[in-house]
Amino acid sequence: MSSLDRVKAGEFLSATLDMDSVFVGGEWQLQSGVSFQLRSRGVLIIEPNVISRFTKSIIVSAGVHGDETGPIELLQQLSGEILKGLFEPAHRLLFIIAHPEATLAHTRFIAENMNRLFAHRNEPNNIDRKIANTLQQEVDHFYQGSDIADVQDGVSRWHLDLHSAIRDSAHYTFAVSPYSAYPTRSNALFAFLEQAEVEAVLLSRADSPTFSWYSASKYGAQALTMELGRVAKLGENDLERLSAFDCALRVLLQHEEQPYSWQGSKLIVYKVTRTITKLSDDFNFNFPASQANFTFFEQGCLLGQDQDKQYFSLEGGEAVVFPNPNVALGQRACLLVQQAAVTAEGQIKVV
Ligand SMILES: O=C(O)CCC(=O)N[C@@H](CCC(=O)O)C(=O)O
Ligand SMILES: [Zn+2]
Repeated sequence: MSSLDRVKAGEFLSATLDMDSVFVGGEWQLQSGVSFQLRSRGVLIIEPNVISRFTKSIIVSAGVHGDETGPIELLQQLSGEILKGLFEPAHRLLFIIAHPEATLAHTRFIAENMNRLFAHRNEPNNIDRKIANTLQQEVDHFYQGSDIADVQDGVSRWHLDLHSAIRDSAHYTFAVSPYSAYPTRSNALFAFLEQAEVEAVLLSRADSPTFSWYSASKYGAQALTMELGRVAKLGENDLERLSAFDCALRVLLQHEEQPYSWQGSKLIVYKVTRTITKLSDDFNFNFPASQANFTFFEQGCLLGQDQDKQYFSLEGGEAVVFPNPNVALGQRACLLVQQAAVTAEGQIKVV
């Protein structure tokens, strides 16, 4: 069976990972009117029968880091049901299995961290850069086709970029809301997080070179990097623990209008106080590399050093997220966060 026929039969993941088959794209439609366009390896557009002013354009991407496979499995399940006509979306969808080479190699990336390659188009001199460039073009193409719903109260474009965390975490699921000059923190987005039982959200306050930032900063998308559990091998993920997320995603995709609103209850909100960048090979932390995400440090603790620079936790204390002393020079070694309160539309409340 050709890789295109395998996608048509619902096997989006295995067809994407089959590097022995030459990629063949194509367009087709189900009897229900749901149509598909396989644009490049791992890039699938799905369009509903009817486009109305309520139609959102929603990107769901997984595998930007090749070894973060739980979300890839979720995306395979959902795309399989849509491709077989068992689940009918109400919105335009762009499903992406982002980095098949890294997934096959069971690694985060091949030459460099692809989730740091979305600040601009890259010189295409390695596989990660080539894929990042392709994904930028695919996002441009997809959102530029979303003009009908463009202006409907600013929430017509969404991008959920699904990841899983490398280390232990005080929050099993959490999300990073990238900085954008556009209003990308709608009540609808917070309601979705609540519905998905995501435990926490981090509000970034500066530009970052990530995939979700690309959609938020360039297209005003309601965009999130979502951390869904822990890294595990394909086939070994405990998807049961992600069932609330899976249900909320299905509701988001299936209903023209969100059937729930933000209650402002359980979701813990953090603001990013600082991004610590690795400046030299002498960079290190004063805690083990395996330190759990959201470990809290009281004010004045020495968190790490980089040559003659020392990093102390700020007034009110700070919690550390994604600590990684082994990143490339000039890249983020960790985020530091503090709990924050938000008003409607995700604005940080100043207290
Ligand atoms: O667990 C970790 O240390 C990394 C998990 C991960 O890949 N996180 C993303 C977050 C992106 C963002 O800040 O929006 C990343 O580091 O790329
Ligand atoms: Zn990741």
